[in-house]
This record gives sequence, C-alpha cells and structure tokens, in this order.
Amino acid sequence: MHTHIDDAADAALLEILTGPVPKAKFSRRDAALDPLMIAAAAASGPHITRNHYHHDFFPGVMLPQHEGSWDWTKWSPNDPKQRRHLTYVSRQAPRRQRLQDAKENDSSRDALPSPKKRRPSLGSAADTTRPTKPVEHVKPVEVKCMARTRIPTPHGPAFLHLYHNNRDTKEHLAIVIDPAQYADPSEASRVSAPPIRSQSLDAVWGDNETEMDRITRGAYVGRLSPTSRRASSPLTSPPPAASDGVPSPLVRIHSECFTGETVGSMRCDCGEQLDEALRLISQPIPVPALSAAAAPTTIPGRGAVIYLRQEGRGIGLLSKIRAYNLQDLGHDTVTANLMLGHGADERGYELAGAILRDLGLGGGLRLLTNNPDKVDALQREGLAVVERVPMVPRSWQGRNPALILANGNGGAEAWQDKDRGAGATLIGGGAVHGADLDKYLRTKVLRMGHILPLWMEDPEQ
Ligand SMILES: Nc1nc2c(ncn2[C@@H]2O[C@H](COP(=O)(O)OP(=O)(O)OP(=O)(O)O)[C@@H](O)[C@H]2O)c(=O)[nH]1
Repeated sequence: MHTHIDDAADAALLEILTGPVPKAKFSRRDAALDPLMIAAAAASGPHITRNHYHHDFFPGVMLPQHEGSWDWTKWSPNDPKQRRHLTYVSRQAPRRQRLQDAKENDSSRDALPSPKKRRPSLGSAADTTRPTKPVEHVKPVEVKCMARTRIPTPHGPAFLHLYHNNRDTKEHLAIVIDPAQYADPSEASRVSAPPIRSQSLDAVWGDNETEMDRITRGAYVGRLSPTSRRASSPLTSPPPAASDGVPSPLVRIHSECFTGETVGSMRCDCGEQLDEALRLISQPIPVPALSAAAAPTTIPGRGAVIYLRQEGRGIGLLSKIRAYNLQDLGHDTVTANLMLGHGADERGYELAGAILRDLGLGGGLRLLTNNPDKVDALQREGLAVVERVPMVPRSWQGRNPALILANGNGGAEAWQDKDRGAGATLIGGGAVHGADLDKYLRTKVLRMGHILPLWMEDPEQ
C-alpha cells in the first residue's frame, strides 16, 4: 500500500470527504483539491476495483470526440460557470450495456483462466478490467514500406524503413541492420544469409514507375553513390535459405518513448534498450564449423528493430506524463496507469508481425526482450520465435558482473567503465543508474513478470 501523501493533503482530503454536505446538487464532486491527489488517495486502499477505472477529471482531454467534451484549455478557475466542467465524469458505458457485454464475453472466454487471476496484459483482448466493446470485424492488417534509406549509426550502418498501414495513421518504422547488402556479389562468401529486404518496397508500384522513382524511395540494391545506382527487382521466388549453422536474425520490438529516447530520461530504460539492441544486432555473428576440415567463421550482424509508435506502452505521451506525476506521489508505473483508467500495457503487436513478415523475418527470429508477453504476442501472430535473448540493464551489469551474459549481451564490454551521467541513455551512450530507473526496473520484474534476475543494493527499496 502506498501512502506518500503529505499530512496537509491528507487533512484536506479528510475535510472534503467528511465535511458538511454542500447545498449545490453536485458540488461535492467538484475538484476542490488537486485531482491527482484525490486519485492517489482513492487508489491507496488495499484494493483497486474496476469502479475506480474510467473516470476522469478532464473530460475534454482524454476523449476529444466524446459526447460532452469541450476545449478545456479555455477553462478559467475564476469563472464560476466553468467550474461545472471540472467534475469527476465517468467514461464507463451504461451499466445495462456493461452487463450485456460481460455476458457475451463470458460465453467466449471459457478457455481462459479466471479474469481475477490474470495480471493486466498486452492489448485490449487480454485486459478484462476495461469496458468491452462489441467485436469489430476488421480487415486483415496490411503494411507497406513507403521508403527506405541508409543511416550511419555509432554501431554501424542501418537501413531505416518507414511503413504505412491500414490500422492507424502512425508511421511505424523498421531499423534493419544487414551490412552484407553492401558487399560486392562477386565476393560472395562461403557462409551467407538472405538479405533482409521489404517485399512491399521492392514490389513494382505501377506501370509508370521509373527507375529514379524506385531509387528515390529506397528500392535499390547495394550502396547508392553519385556513380552507382541499381534499382531492386521484386522478389519472384522465396529468398534463398541461410547457410547451415547461421543463427536466426536478432529482432527487437521497441515501443516509442519520447522521454527516454529524446530527452534522455532516467525514469525508464527505453533509451538504453534501443541503443543496446542496435549494438547487439550489429555484432558479427559466429558461425560454427560444420566439418572438421572447415574453420569457424563470422558473418556481419543482421536483424532489425521494429519501432512502434505506441508511446507510453500505448497510453500516449499526455497520459504518460500524468502517470509520472502519480509515480512521484509514490505509485509504481503499473498502478499509475490503472489510476488513470488505462491498462498496465495497452500495446498490440499485429503491426509488428506484419512488418516482420514483409521483411521476410516471420519464419524464425531470436527476440531481444525480457517481456514474456511480447513473445506470446508474436507467436499468436504466427511468427516463429526460436529464442528469447534477455536484455540485462547495463547499470545492473556494472554493479554485479555475475549478470553479464556470455552471448555478447555485455561480456567483455562490462559497463562499469562507461558509467556516465548526461545523455547516457542516448544512442551510442554508456550506462546510467539512478533511483527512478531502479524503481522502474524493479516494477518490471515484480509486477509485469519480466524475466530478469532482480538485482539492487536493497531489493526491498
Ligand atoms: N505508461 C508508462 N509507459 C512507460 C513508462 N516508462 C516507460 N514506458 C513506455 O514503455 C515502452 C517501452 O517498453 P519496451 O522498451 O518495449 O520494453 P518492455 O515492454 O518494457 O519489455 P522489454 O522488451 O523487456 O524491454 C515505451 O512506450 C515507453 O514510453 C511509464 O512509467 N509509464
């Protein structure tokens, strides 16, 4: 239980809850106190029930198109007429509809464990605490790579792919690492793996398409230069298989985190994870010798980071910022999401599955994650996850070398020497540690089921 609300605020809350009933019909529901503080108090009890969810003090913020919503930026605290806007509104469906939805859900949920025992999980399908909507019959997900370009990174060259899709209006991305695509075909090595290429990008986009059109959108092979330009051809048969002994490519599904990746926030490990994923995927891949006569060899690192634009585990930046304030009141990342009426994790991985298939990676991949929900979600999408490769936080490796893994996930590059403060979580940075980060990582392990040996100076903190 969290009770990090100071005494003055406690006294004020007690006053509003026990004071004389005001005359106006709904005035007790007006927010005389900081709404975040009341929400924190409401959730401080031993149980958070679904009756605490889907209520909001700011009707115009959460659902701009919602009936009755208004432009709250016009709200002035001194205008009594406008005070009615600052009320505690419910975003739940009417009770009759919720009961009907629950009945329909019960009949289709027989195979699942009791909702009470399930922790909040990925996507609305698994989140039984939220009001259910009638199942919509949506078209199968489709993605199209609109453009691709070379990006030199501190870890080596990468190809950035920008995708459009038929589910949302966001531009999701794939950062493909496959420097072997630059190699001269005449220097083909004994051991090789198929190039990681987008089928939708390499397809022909119409009769009038010129070679220059294709090259400008990135449908070329090799490396572009003022003297070299070769448009790609559409794939007409399945790509050649990788040589024997070549491991499946490393893949990370990463969700956008403006604070962690752009501002260098140390409230989370997102910036570090993005950097570490690019670093790990770029490492040369050892290929064992398959006969006594042959020698072991290496091939250039290959794989991809699928970068999904689902900020704040799907709740968006606005809600994540509000959640951070609740976290400063003493709540962890999961409880803060729940208090704002969100699930602990509202992300989906259908688009990631479609992008991976478009890149020809659906048949076998090694997934860089500690999050078992991501593995399940990709397998539900029909992708073959042949191995889960853990990601140990750099600061934990630096403080406890026993956590360094032998697979290049740390190893000789122990992070203690690279510990530094500013910008440490940005691409090419080192390791960083701080109390907020430790708290977040601990919550991932203890409340979100991440598969990571817990390490901290005081595990109770
Ligand atoms: N709501 C919320 N989202 C957060 C918070 N901290 C980080 N995030 C979001 O979490 C997402 C990053 O999660 P991922 O990097 O995919 O990693 P993960 O699901 O934690 O699992 P791994 O694959 O093991 O790293 C980004 O969208 C961040 O914005 C937080 O305190 N609250």
